[in-house]
Amino acid sequence: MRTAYTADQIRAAEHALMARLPEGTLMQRAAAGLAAVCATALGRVYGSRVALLVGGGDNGGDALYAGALLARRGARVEAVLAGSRTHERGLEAYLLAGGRVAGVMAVERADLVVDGLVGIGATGALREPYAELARAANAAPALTVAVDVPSGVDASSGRVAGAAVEAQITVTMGAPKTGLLVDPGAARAGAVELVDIGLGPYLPAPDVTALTGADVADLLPRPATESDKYRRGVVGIAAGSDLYTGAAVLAVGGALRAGAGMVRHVGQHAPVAQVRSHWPEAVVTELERPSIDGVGRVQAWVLGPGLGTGAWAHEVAASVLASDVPVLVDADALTLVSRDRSLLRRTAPVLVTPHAGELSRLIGAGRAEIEAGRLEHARAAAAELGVTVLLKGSTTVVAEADRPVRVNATGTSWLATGGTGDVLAGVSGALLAQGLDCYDAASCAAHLHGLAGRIAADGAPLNAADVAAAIPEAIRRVHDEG
Ligand SMILES: NC(=O)C1=CN([C@@H]2O[C@H](COP(=O)(O)OP(=O)(O)OC[C@H]3O[C@@H](n4cnc5c(N)ncnc54)[C@H](O)[C@@H]3O)[C@@H](O)[C@H]2O)[C@@H](O)CC1
Ligand SMILES: Nc1ncnc2c1ncn2[C@@H]1O[C@H](COP(=O)(O)OP(=O)(O)O)[C@@H](O)[C@H]1O
Ligand SMILES: [K+]
Repeated sequence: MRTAYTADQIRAAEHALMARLPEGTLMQRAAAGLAAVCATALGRVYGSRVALLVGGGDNGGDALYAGALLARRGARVEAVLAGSRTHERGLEAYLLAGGRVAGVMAVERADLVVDGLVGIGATGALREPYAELARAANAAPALTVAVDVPSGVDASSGRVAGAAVEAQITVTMGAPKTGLLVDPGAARAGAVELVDIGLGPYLPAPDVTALTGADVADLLPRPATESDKYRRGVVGIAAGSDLYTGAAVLAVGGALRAGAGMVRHVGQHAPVAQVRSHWPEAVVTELERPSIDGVGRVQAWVLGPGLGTGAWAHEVAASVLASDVPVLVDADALTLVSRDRSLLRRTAPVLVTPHAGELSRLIGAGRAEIEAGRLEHARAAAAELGVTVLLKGSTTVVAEADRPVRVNATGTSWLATGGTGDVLAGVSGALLAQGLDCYDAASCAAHLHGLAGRIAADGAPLNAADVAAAIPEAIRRVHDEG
């Protein structure tokens, strides 16, 4: 399990650790780790040009001490001092090692830029001249290494409020910060390298976690010798309409590939006919009236892809949500639920799987605001609606009350194409039917779906059916890791 922490959590742990160590020890450890990563990135330190962007706090101090170490190894290091003050002892050590102070031109001629403007002490958008220096670093040809977090990225949330450094590498001290795992911040961090400064024993329960392949392998059910299709779990899929048939085909495909014992599809005439011809394995029921009464027993329902949003769809949704098994609410069913919240009044679990636009309708926040603050909005929606929320997008976020948010970054932007969300709904539903709770089903499904996207894309466009077809290979890969 990967873990990450807010700035406040890190600060508290640092205070506890610092109380037991001679002053300055942690910064020395941080700077040594930072210099080592810079040296590896440079390949040859002697004769290379390094520019330090130095803010007024300890983040700047880290950069100066690391700059001193690089200068002693023969690098030509130039520091741009951005703050109204500068870390005093760091600057002394830096100048003593042969480092120089320079203007912004240093950034343009550097092989490597070290971003030590701000770290976990930052508040709000970067102010000038920090913002201008961040833009200069982004425009320069040099490799950029961020200290602790890319300046301009909020360490606790991943928010980016204005200019922000786009790093190729982020050297983070003590423990990963939440903002390095969640977009838009994660996209600015590049490869994250952790420097162990001894914080481990002082860290609290994490703010967010991310499953590794091995974690997913541990959670995934495997058929036992005595398994049969019913014991493995039957997933019901209420999807598609005479207008939209493809969504049902894709959701059923995702569910079949993710290990359901059986997939039962219910819907109108056209989607049922499509599902029947695509997937002879699925058991289909054409609904004569908008109700699932009399359709066989299932262990979980997927509700919504392509279902439509009219009166017929509303009745189907009410009927599915009146059942006593977990229900995944996706796509059109999210629209129905946002119009009529009373549909969610039930005792069995609910997993909702919106993208930012759908979440915006559900909780009444703006779409851009949700994209900017994915964590807080997913958390707020989970609390407000009393459900598990899987928020789709460039980093998928799974939130449930009283549990750390799980984030997933296995995906690829090639997944941003029509129908991949329907596949995700099918995969998640199959895992629910196999007995995983909403939180585990959603986070395992997001991991496998992202990985399947990478396998299917392999650097070129994919279509949603390819993603479903790659789910078994994704499952094999997580088992190899486990
Ligand atoms: N506390 C510790 O023991 C350790 C701290 N470390 C480093 O120290 C950093 C935290 O240092 P600080 O608490 O001094 O804080 P920072 O260095 O992150 O930021 C504080 C400074 O930035 C300015 N500032 C804040 N927001 C700004 C904005 N939006 N625009 C422009 N300027 C802004 C403040 O006025 C202040 O001068 C960590 O990120 C890490 O790099 C590491 O050396 C490890 C040990
Ligand atoms: N930029 C991106 N990077 C990674 N994954 C993405 C990105 N954009 C979308 N996705 C993923 O692609 C899928 C799209 O789902 P959705 O928006 O419901 O599309 P549709 O309704 O067409 O199926 C989700 O799993 C989402 O997380
Ligand atoms: K920084």
